[in-house]
Amino acid sequence: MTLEASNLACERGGRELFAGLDFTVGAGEALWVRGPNGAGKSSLLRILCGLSAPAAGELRWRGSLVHKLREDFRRELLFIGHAAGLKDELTASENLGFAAMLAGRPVNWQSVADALAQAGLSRIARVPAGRLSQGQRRRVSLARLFLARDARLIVLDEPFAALDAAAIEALVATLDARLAEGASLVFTTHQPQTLAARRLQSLELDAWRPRVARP
Ligand SMILES: Nc1ncnc2c1ncn2[C@@H]1O[C@H](COP(=O)(O)OP(=O)(O)OP(=O)(O)O)[C@@H](O)[C@H]1O
Repeated sequence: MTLEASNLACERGGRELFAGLDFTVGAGEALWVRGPNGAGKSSLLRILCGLSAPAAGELRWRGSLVHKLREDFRRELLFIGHAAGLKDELTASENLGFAAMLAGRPVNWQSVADALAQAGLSRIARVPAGRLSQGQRRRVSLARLFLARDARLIVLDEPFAALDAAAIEALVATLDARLAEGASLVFTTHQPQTLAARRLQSLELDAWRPRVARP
């Protein structure tokens, strides 16, 4: 199970954000995408998920071009974007359940309740998202990790933002467990982190000279 990028390039608003990106993320491996605001981290993550097309280059998941993959890839992928993506009028539970259903995952309300419990969010399960704090909203969207236990490619944009120390620790433990089970992880964060990935690569987008290195 491998994500392979070769000579990947991205343009936004007529400007080249990066070009010539090459990297491979295998089972149990993690890629930390770094760089200043506006460097193109979120844009790269969207390309990795097949949500937008690269300006050049190729992206393959398990040997097949990502833009040609459909349902199978969606089932193997878990993407949690940097905006919590919650509907204010729906409860935490409804938000979590509907997000999983929209992503094509078969869920039932018991599994949603279990996921919220694992995320330590049972107390707020029936609270409308509009009444939650930023950190609580973040934790509700991250609870999708517990609904997508079988995700093979986990892509997280700023997952640690707005989380308190205990929530960060719990998230790191969850991600380490997924990596140990053989998932591949690509994530961005501006915060130092301590994942125990078998292989953790760091990709620095510095606008013009992207490079991959061990941190
Ligand atoms: N749909 C779009 N149309 C035009 N320009 C865009 C679009 N989306 C993003 N951009 C531009 O692309 C650049 C990179 O944006 P991106 O969100 O990928 O950066 P980032 O590295 O994730 O930044 P941050 O650390 O602030 O989250 C920015 O200059 C942004 O204005």
